[in-house]
Amino acid sequence: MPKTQEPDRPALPVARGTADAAPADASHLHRTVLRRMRFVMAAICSVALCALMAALYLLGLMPGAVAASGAALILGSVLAFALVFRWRLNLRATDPSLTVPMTMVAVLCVLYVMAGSDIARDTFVSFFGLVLLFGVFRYTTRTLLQHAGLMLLGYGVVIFLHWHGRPAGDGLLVDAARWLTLATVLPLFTIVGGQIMAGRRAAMQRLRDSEERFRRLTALSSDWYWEQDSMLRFTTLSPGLEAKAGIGPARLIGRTLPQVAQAPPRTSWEAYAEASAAHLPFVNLECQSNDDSGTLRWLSLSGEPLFDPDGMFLGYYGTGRDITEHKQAEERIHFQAHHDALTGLPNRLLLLDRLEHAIAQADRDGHALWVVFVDLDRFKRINDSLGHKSGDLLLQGVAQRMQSHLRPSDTIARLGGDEFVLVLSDWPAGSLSLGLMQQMLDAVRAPFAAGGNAITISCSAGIAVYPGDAGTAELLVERADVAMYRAKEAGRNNAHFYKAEMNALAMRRLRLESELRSALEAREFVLHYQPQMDLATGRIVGVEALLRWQQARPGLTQPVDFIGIAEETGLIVPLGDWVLETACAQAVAWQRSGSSRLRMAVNLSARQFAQKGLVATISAALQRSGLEPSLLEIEITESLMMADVEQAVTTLAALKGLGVHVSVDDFGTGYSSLAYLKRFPVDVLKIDRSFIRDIVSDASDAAIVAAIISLAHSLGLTVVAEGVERPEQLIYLASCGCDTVQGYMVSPPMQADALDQLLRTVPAALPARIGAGQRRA
Ligand SMILES: Nc1nc2c(ncn2[C@@H]2O[C@H](COP(=O)(O)O[C@H]3[C@@H](O)[C@H](n4cnc5c(=O)[nH]c(N)nc54)O[C@@H]3COP(=O)(O)O)[C@@H](O)[C@H]2O)c(=O)[nH]1
Repeated sequence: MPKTQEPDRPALPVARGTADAAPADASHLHRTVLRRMRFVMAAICSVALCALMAALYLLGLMPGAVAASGAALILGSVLAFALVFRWRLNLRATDPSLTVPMTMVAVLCVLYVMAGSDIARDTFVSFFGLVLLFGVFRYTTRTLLQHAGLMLLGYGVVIFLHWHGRPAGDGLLVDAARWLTLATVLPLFTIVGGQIMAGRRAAMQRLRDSEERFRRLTALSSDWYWEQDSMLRFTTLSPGLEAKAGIGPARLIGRTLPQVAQAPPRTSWEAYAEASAAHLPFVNLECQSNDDSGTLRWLSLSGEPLFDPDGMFLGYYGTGRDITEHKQAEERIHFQAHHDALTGLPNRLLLLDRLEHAIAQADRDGHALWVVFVDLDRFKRINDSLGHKSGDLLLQGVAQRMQSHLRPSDTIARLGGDEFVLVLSDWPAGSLSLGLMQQMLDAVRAPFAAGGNAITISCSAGIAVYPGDAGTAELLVERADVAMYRAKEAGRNNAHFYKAEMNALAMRRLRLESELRSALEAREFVLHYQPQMDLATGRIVGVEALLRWQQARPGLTQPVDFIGIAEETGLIVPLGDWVLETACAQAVAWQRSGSSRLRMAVNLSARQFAQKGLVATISAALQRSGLEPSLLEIEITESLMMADVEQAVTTLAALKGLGVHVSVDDFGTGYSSLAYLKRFPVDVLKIDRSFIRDIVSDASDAAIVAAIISLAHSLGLTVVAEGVERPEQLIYLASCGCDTVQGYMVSPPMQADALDQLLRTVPAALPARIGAGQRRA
């Protein structure tokens, strides 16, 4: 592992203890260092030369004046160059290192000294060589040859001067021989030196290229480079760390990883400590560290151990990466996978996970926990009538209200649609109660402002208690769901505890649901028909089609036992279509067999009524059967119409447009407003049998029935009284002017054949039965 940088090498794109300069600054720094180095080397040579001259003078080999003036010349030129460097004048030259001028000045100085001396030429020749030698580290072959040529020329000048100063001396011949030797050797020497230089420059260039590639790669890559010493302290960090993760190297240099970062939540440094103690490589080690602005960032490091040739551990080197965004995306995905997008509440997956933890905690602490299944009452109707946006706002509001009644340790989850599950754990013993649940339900029931509407919605809740009701998370939720159904059946807007027998009921429901699905295909449904008698004439004027489920076992099932589930599961739609088709076909069949023209009343459920293609379906049934529209009567309950008045008015108007009759079923039992009644395009009011039952004994019922009949007549509607079982009821109804009656007194619902039989005998039979009844009364 490199500890220091070579002085003449371009700086690596790494920081050593301080923040790095930009790459351009690094290369500028590199050149400045080179220039200084050269100047210092030239100055050392010059000082060495002065020292040598002083020694020659002391040994008596050089005249004092020559030595002094030579030394002054050399030191003066070094000083001049120093000033040139100091004021950066060299930067204006094409060769800012000034190697060539310095060499030239050095040669001139030597020539000057030689000109004033007559001994020790070899020494001076050596100086030429020395000067050239330094040049080897800088010059090309060509420049070396030029300088060698200049030197030889200078030497030639010296010989010439000596020739004239001291002619005919032996020394001149020796000088000439030396000159010739130099003239032969120097070119060779310079060529070799130039080659060495060229090789060295090429090697340097390759190194620079490689480092430049490394620098570019690290600049492009999202990774950064790092090195650690044998004590696992950071020694080297590439600029990427600061640029990409906002962490200045000063914070890391000299420190170990655990000193500057922390292990991710719920983990430790154990694995890293083991790998680094064993000098093993590690990959994608994740940790967290604050950046310089204090923001917590995620880092991922991979490292390789570094050993010297003797196998001695030197430290680690490796790469690092800022994975904060990746981690944040991962967290977002994790959140989305575990939470409901609309409310931000935990979803089923997270609920079950939390519930399992709560169960484990309850086991440890020995306390109970509640799982509460909450379902909004009639949410679908609100969603369909006010739109999904209002429905969404409502769900968010409900979630907030429930949450405000919980403790921070509780969980509230949304399973989808209008279903929520609460996990109440860690409540003080005895503090959980049904009253508390009711308080929460009441809070939910306060009006909401959603999309400009004030909406009121209630909810039903089922409670399963751990450990009494179930031992696993799944089963607890299931049982709370069963209890919630019980709460719905018991009239909604209340909370019920799970009881073991509910499970049997729920199982029955499940079985029923799957049996219902196959019953349609197996043609197990039949229609029974109940006659409606005109009170004035005693004639059968219509029938109501009533659905029955005929199975081999248990036999005939009444609609009250399966219509609700068919409605919940949506099966009522195909089932209702079948009823419509069959009833219309039967009415036409009776007409064709010679029976009178009976009006056929068919019940519509809420789901059917909300179907977009309802009018088209009825029209198609009429066309296929050939039934006259006025002979079809659609029965819609009063509460169904009041659920969404505007929608009901539109649909009823469309039905009226077809020419069919519309009757209001169970009239008097709902929240109907008389003001609304005149807006509905209906033909018939069917008084609910709960008013008829005590009509003779209860003065209020009698008054209500009389008022309904009078009101209906004043609105131009006809009245059918349901559930007429006794003659005295019939007599009272007749006295109030009721138009039509339906009930066991006239006939119970019966199969088509039986009714056909009855119709053939009725003109005589019915008035006789009624007459007998009247007599009994
Ligand atoms: N959406 C659909 N709903 C349907 C269909 N077929 C029936 N129903 C609805 O089921 C409810 C129960 O119907 P059912 O058990 O057939 O009871 C009807 C009569 O048997 C009963 N009735 C008639 N006369 C008397 C009587 O004198 N006493 C007495 N205790 N009961 C009597 O009343 C039911 C008819 O009521 P209504 O529909 O309100 O006129 C019932 O609500 C049906 O609407 C179907 O095809 N689709």
